[in-house]
Amino acid sequence: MVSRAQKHFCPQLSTKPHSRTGHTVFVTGAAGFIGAHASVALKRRGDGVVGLDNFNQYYDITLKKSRLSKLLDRAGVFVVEGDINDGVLLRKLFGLVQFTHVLHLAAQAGVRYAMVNPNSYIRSNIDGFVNLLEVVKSSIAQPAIISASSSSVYGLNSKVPFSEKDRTDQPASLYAATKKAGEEIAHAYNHIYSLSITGLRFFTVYGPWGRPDMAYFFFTKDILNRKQISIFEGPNHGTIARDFTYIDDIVNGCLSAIDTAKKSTGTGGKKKGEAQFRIINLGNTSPVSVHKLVNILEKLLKVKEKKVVLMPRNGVVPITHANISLARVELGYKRTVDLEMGLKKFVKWYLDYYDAKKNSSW
Ligand SMILES: NC(=O)c1ccc[n+]([C@@H]2O[C@H](COP(=O)([O-])OP(=O)(O)OC[C@H]3O[C@@H](n4cnc5c(N)ncnc54)[C@H](O)[C@@H]3O)[C@@H](O)[C@H]2O)c1
Ligand SMILES: O=C(O)[C@H]1O[C@H](OP(=O)(O)OP(=O)(O)OC[C@H]2O[C@@H](n3ccc(=O)[nH]c3=O)[C@H](O)[C@@H]2O)[C@H](O)[C@@H](O)[C@H]1O
Repeated sequence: MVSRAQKHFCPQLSTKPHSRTGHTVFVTGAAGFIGAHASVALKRRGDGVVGLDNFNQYYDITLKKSRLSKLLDRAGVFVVEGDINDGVLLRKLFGLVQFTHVLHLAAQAGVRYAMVNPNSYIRSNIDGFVNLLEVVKSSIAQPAIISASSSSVYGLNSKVPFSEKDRTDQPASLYAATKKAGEEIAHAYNHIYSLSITGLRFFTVYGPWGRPDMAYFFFTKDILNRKQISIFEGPNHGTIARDFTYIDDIVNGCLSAIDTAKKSTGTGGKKKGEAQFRIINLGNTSPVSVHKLVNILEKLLKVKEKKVVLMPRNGVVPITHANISLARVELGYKRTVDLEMGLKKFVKWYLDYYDAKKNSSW
């Protein structure tokens, strides 16, 4: 039963968000790049969805607000403004709605910002994650958790392609260290409390409504403004390459992970059993050098003058390359969009978005 106090809190939130599939998903980081796309895809196929985001200032907040008004509101996704560290808020939400799944995407992302503001990584990626797990553990329904990890956990491992069994104990950044810590913390909650948990290691995700702190996004801005671009060199002046993965493929992987997640076995006072724990790569299996990324963008933007400088960079992982065999078997995952096609879609969105903003038609 919903108490008067609970009704007062979040009046727009339905206690039974409409679900045609039997899934009711709590999406953290819903106003973020991946969270907005995933929430809309879940809602479109008939899942009940409630989002949460703290709308922090890590990057342009107007972009997060635009994702809210242009994607989430239009699809009918209700987003609560709040923090995963706010246990009182989370307990209220989990008391109001019986979630079947949590898609946990809220995090302090970005590899380089960890050298500027290390504590923000601890706060969101470790403290916030533990707080969320505590609430899930104590909730009646104990929803299955699908949580975002990162290709960065492979760190200094140089054996490619990266498979889930490879070593991940040599992170090259604090961001990677907190993502790896998240996987280990998830394992402990699975082991002790029989929570069902899937960790998805995403590989450099790009696409429309993307993150302005990522290279493909600010390179586009800099190329258009004829500004100089710095391409980092790897160890011994080597080339750096990334397994750039298109947003739609990542979203499909998240949805399949929800569909194949097993129930937590600690539920409802029953005897605890062995709950599911999985770690799965979601990548493109086709690494492309950063030089090639810049060349494709220049071609699409029709800007010829290249103004590139090479810059040595400590701690940069030379290459990422996903082995996606496990994702194929567990999730039926396949990558469908190559980098040229995906960047074409991104550039079209970028030009439309900033054009519309310039003309104040948004
Ligand atoms: N985009 C990529 O290339 C990539 C690659 C690997 C892993 N990941 C992971 O995927 C997830 C989503 O990444 P993204 O690219 O969409 O990033 P994003 O920054 O766009 O989205 C994260 C969202 O979480 C919110 N958030 C951050 N801390 C919060 C907190 N304490 N409480 C509530 N909300 C909070 C932010 O406001 C943001 O909207 C993250 O966990 C990230 O580490 C992303
Ligand atoms: O898969 C992940 O797990 C991660 O993906 C993403 O990290 P990265 O792969 O580092 O992406 P991104 O910053 O776009 O740099 C791309 C390339 O451009 C190079 N790079 C970058 C900046 C620059 O000025 N010059 C340059 O050469 C740089 O050396 C790199 O080779 C997410 O941000 C992160 O949240 C994380 O989850």
